[in-house]
Amino acid sequence: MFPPGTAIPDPPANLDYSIALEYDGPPVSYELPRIDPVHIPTADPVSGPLGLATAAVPVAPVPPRVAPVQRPQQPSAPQANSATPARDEEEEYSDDDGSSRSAKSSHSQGQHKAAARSAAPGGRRAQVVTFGVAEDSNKYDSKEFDEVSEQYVAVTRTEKKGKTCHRCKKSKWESKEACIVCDARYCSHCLLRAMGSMPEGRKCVTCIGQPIDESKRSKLGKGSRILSRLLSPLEVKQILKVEKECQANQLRPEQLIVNGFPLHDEEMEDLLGCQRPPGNLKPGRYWYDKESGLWGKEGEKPDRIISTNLNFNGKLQPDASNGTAQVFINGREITKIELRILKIAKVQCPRDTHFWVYHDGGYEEEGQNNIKGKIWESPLTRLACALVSLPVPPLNFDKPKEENYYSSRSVPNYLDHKRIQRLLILGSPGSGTSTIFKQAKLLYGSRFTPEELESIKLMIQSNLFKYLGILLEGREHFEEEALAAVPNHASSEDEDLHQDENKPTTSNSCVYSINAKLKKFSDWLLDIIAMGDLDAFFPAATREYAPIVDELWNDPAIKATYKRKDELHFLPDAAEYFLSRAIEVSSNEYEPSEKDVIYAEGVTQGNGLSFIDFTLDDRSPMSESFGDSHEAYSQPVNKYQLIRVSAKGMNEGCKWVEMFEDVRMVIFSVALSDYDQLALPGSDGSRSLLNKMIQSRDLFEATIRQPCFRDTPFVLVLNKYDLFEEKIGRSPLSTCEWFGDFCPLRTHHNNQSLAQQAFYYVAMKFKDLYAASTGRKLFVWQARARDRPTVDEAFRYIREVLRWEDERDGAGYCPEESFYSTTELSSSRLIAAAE
Ligand SMILES: Nc1nc2c(ncn2[C@@H]2O[C@H](COP(=O)(O)OP(=O)(O)OP(=O)(O)O)[C@@H](O)[C@H]2O)c(=O)[nH]1
Ligand SMILES: [Mg+2]
Repeated sequence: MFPPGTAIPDPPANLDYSIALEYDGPPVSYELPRIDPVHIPTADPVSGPLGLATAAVPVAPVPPRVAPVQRPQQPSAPQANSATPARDEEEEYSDDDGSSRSAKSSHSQGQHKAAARSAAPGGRRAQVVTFGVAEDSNKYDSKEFDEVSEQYVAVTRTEKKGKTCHRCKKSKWESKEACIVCDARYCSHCLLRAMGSMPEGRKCVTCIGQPIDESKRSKLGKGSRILSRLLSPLEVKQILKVEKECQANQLRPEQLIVNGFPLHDEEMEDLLGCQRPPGNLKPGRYWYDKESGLWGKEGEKPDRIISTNLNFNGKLQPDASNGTAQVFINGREITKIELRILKIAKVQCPRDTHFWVYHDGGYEEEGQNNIKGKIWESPLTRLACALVSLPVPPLNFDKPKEENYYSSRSVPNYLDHKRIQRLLILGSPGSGTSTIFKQAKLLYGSRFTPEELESIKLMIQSNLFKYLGILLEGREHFEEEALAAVPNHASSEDEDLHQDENKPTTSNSCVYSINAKLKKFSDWLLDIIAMGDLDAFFPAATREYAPIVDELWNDPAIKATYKRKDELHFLPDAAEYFLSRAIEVSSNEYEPSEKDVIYAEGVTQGNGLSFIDFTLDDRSPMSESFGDSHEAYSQPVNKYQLIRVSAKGMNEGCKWVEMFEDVRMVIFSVALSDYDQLALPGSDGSRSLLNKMIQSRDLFEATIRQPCFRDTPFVLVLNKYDLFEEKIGRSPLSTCEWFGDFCPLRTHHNNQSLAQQAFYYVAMKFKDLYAASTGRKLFVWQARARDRPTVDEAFRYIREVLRWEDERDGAGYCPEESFYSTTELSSSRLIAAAE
């Protein structure tokens, strides 16, 4: 690893390669030079005049797609043999005598082929060439191995991606970092060697200076777990910055064709420097309307309003967006959906009308010189645009250029790295981890900055539109499906609407029934929008919508169907919360309250990983309830870093865990109220629906068994106690098969005491499970994460547990035995007592 800015050292003398990238830009006007392809032997031995001896590059045999990692425990005859030719090659290629090299090379190719045949009779490419790879991992450190693998860097570009490190060929379940040019992936061990000082970001040393793989453009400058593990935050920041900003990684003007012409340098500069440059620009064909500032992909409806009066070479064509509405805006025939919006905006537009539309939405008929109104002025039109994904000019269009706050975010101060205790919070989807995270931020972290609030506001607003959009989209989707599946019902929507919902139905007719309602609802929604009766709309919408959502939520078949789109699982909250306030939320003056921030989905999502640093003030009443308050005053201030991995990130087969080897504690959150809920099945491929509590239990079990958490204490947060308490009376705990033997004492007949007993029982089940698997104690805390003080208490408890752990490690200290810290109490008490 070289410090940033250092010149890249010359590659080893024996490293020679060429790289071909497929060009998919616009056609070029000049003749392309042609070269006969060099034949790189894979399995067949090469001989004759075009063989290796005449090739300009010293070509190495192509290693198997996935180099086998051989473990010493499983020696077998063919493997032992195959290691020998590999050693030969290694020597051959360090040999300076070109001719003998090629001769030997062909020879060893022949050997490979023979070995391949014997090892893989079925015709699969055999694991033959091992390049001396690794009887044990120490081997990877040897210089010898480095040199060997480096030789193959140039010719193994097509190697199977993902699990295998491109350099050491080791196949490990750990995240890899990919080169943004050639997509070679490297493990943490090889990354810095393969990429050097990264003067252009994450590129192999050999790819520096090359244009990036366009499919990776959206990832430029985005955080990298593996880098953060290997380098200091400042170094990471620097690398990500150059990755995003360096010249070699920028889009080239000619990759953008606007109104039929490739851009020139200055045009590109104007575009990127304009008021609202298009986000996520990719190479391709676009259209631009200079008067209104509308911008879109060629053949598609407008995508964004960028800025007016940019001077590009090409002129906007009537068919730029493939419109068929027979109405024209600034010379472009608009699409049907735009026409619909014009109608909602009450713009009179008979066939063949030609309008001029200006950046603020002011419009006039061609040749009339009389502004008739502004298209996007009414909130109704704006809302309708949002629903059909059409752009509207931002109200602050004349304000200075937007800044992306994430990029201007400061890097936390890690100077005090040693004293920071890293806490990892995990849980299955919906267990409340992001709520707890946000509460912690509000409790102990810095407040949200105005920029953060602005971005959260946008997030909440876009959630709102997303929820409404789902209705419309879902409607079309299910309409098609349901009509196909239940033809008889196609004409009897009303009958279906009155079907008894409690009656078990087949999943299709159920889908149909809900779909019919959704369709009705969204038709009605569009009608009202078209009528402009916005005041009546939202209260009524909430009323109409809530029962539909409840139904969706309670019906496993629907849930499964929707889950496939991975969208509807948050609808109940959306309905209750967002719709009732949709008008307020969608207005530009809206400022999210703290409650909004806590309840909103997506605020902590980012790339699946978020963290905050905070300290916990010792002088709080809570700390006294856990023991020695004297000591508390003399303790140094504890710094913590809370890390949250999104449930989505975790679903990828626990790849992430190794990153967190050094965490001080794992906080595992479980939603108590999940005990009677069904969720999508896991990745095991079975189609049946799983109880969510069981799913959480399985995730918990898998997590505690991770070798890297062998010495890490766990705190279980049993969350959503409020919901649990509310429903325990009507929905028995034994609905969940894992809790089948729960028999509460029937001394009280109120929900509180029942919930309390049930909570203890659940806690015990987890404690027993934990003790059986690890032989250790599980610490349990109860929370209602929407209620901030309960989260505060949880963190103070967590801090106490950390202290107990420290002291136990040091001086055999054990905390006072209590329910929360002991495993002595067994769940059998609650079972036996009732019998
Ligand atoms: N009633 C109640 N709702 C809660 C509680 N904790 C969280 N929620 C809500 O439950 C929903 C899911 O909570 P999140 O914090 O987003 O859950 P998560 O663990 O981040 O799950 P994903 O977002 O799916 O990764 C949100 O709408 C929360 O507001 C609680 O204690 N009581
Ligand atoms: Mg969440």
